[in-house]
Amino acid sequence: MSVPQAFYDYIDSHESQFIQRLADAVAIPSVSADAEHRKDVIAMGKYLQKQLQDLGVEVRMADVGRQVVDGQDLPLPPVILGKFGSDPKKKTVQLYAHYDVQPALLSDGWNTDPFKLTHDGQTGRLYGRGASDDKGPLLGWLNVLEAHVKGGLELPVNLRFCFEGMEESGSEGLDELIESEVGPGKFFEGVDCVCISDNYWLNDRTPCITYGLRGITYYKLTVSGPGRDLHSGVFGNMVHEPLVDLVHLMAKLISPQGEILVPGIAELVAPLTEEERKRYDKLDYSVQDVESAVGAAVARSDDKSELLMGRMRYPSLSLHGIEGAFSAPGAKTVIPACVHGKFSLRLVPNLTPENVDGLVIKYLKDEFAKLDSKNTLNVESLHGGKPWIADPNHWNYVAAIKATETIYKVSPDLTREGGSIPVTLTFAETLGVNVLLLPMGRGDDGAHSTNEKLDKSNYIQGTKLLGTYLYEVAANAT
Ligand SMILES: C[C@H](N)C(=O)N[C@@H](Cc1c[nH]cn1)C(=O)O
Ligand SMILES: [Zn+2]
Ligand SMILES: [Zn+2]
Repeated sequence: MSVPQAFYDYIDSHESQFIQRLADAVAIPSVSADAEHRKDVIAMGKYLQKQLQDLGVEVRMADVGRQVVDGQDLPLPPVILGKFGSDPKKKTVQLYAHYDVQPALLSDGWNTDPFKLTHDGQTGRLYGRGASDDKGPLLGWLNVLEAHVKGGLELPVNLRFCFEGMEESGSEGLDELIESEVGPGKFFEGVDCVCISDNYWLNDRTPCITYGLRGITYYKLTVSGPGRDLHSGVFGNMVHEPLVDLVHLMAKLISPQGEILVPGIAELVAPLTEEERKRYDKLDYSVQDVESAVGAAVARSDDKSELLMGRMRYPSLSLHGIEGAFSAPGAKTVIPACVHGKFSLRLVPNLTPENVDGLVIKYLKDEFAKLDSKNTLNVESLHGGKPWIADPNHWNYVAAIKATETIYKVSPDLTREGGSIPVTLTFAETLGVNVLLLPMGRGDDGAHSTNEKLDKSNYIQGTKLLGTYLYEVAANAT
């Protein structure tokens, strides 16, 4: 079945309604990391439930339990499981996306309200938290479905939806749900392949298809000592200061040149072959791309392949922040009594949270002992996920490559992504099918950053790409 022109015409003639759909979704501040916003994440789930039901999807809102965050007992947002079509002659495509977003405050440096979609008519950019990660791509699937249902077109495949509200905070409860729904008569029965749209092109011009992700392991270090915050003029130079200990420890994790200082990690990384290195040389990327995406000339190397390997095939360690330290404007002369340092490691084959956590925790404890401090240290691993790599020669990838060529008239780059989507490996291992990442947005979208955006053309062409991919699955699957 070839793609009907009526599908593309429907998308073009409903552009403004689709942008409004994105605006409605961005307006719900579904920040999973913030207990105060948990009700908004749940509201976002209900909004999607109604949208899907209105389009004829059989929806189940799966309860995945509760979670304790900083002493608060909170409900986890539901995982939305949806079914559309059960024709045994058609392939069944499992779609995954997430409806939660990263935190965003105007005061972080946004030029516009992060939860009000702002269309810059000159550049065609749609600014708002979640526009690219991951509300735009999620709604792309609804747009595709609407074009078929309301346009009177038959979908070439059966669809299964799995939309979660905790991806940015460790995907709590999702693995267990998936594992419990595999088998005869269960939700995932009959799935032939998985498609996830939750990543980005390498640059701002060449589409890509992604066959690998890094894993992650995220830590919280707590240093405490005094029973309360202290006056630095009264107690400075009299007591061991928790923030001094913490800053010393965090500086022991990584060098300014990016070298991970935890012993044993580098030795675990799969060795680079000459053949693999050539793959990075071929990708359409430059130092200029990284510098324009980050907004400054701060690239660590002037060799594009070194930069790409740093993101795709080597681990990285990033320091994220310190909770409990004085951070307001002004000059408060305080010695904070208890501080929490946050950092994470991105994992590549053969690193897993299981074989890395022990190395990190032992190293931090040994380094803390060397400080000879009377404060106490606690190290916690908050969440983790393994790295994932798929077979890019599978028909699922052939379908995505053909669809990209149809929409963008170029061959996509085949990439590995530096970010993490822990459920990817769970789908691959528990369903035993090929998993594909088909991005909608560009490398300069600013996911997780200030002024996140999705180009209108990527939203509209991306919606066409997702739909075209379904037709190519129907044509290429074996
Ligand atoms: C790649 C995906 N769009 C994404 O942003 N994933 C997050 C997942 C995560 C893990 N811990 C917190 N968030 C990421 O890679 O940071
Ligand atoms: Zn994200
Ligand atoms: Zn995402």
